[in-house]
Amino acid sequence: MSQPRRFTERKLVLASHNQGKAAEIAELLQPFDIEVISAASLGLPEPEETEDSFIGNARLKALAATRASKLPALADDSGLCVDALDGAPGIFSARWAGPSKDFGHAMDRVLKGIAGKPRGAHFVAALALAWPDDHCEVFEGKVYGTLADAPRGSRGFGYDPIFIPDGHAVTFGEMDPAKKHAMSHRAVAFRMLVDGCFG
Ligand SMILES: O=c1nc[nH]c2c1ncn2[C@H]1C[C@H](O)[C@@H](COP(=O)(O)OP(=O)(O)OP(=O)(O)O)O1
Ligand SMILES: [Mg+2]
Repeated sequence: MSQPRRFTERKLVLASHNQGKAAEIAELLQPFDIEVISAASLGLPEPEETEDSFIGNARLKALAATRASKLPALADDSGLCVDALDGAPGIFSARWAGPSKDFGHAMDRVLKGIAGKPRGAHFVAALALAWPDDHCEVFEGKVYGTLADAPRGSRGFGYDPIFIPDGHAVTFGEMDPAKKHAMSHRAVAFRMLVDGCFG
């Protein structure tokens, strides 16, 4: 396999319309001397996520943003995969919350769906970095855990209040954000991106 392309530019577009996620990625990018431009500030549209994998959708979002902005673009496609639901909501994690982004409802649907069943789950994040010539590098990270009986904590975003990472007693919603950022699916994918493209 060939080596990933190095990122030697000074600027990139953060191709996410999710505030919580964009804040986490901006924080992960903090140690690098990169000007981060939000998709919202450029008025970029939110592409329809038509692929059937995290990697496919991450690629699609990064390529849409780099084509529209003519700048390198970083996109994230992520979600919660629940063992007892055969991997659902998976790539449909955002869609389970509906247009009003009601994650209380989405978490309730997950917890009702696994009542009396095993509580294993994992988060997946695919990070795609694309350049204006359509070259794209993608990295995928995971974190394993179990689901709480009810949502706990108001930190983080999305499904964080029901996810307890293995080896810990608190949910991502209760955890110090710096601790989540050191161990999350997104942090794992980001370390691979740094090793591959920023090293
Ligand atoms: O660390 C996380 N903690 C809690 N929940 C999470 C996390 N990571 C992904 N998730 C859930 C919620 C999110 O809404 C969905 C991703 O869906 P996904 O399509 O990748 O993102 P999105 O539609 O919210 O924003 P965008 O596509 O513009 O980046 O999975
Ligand atoms: Mg999305």
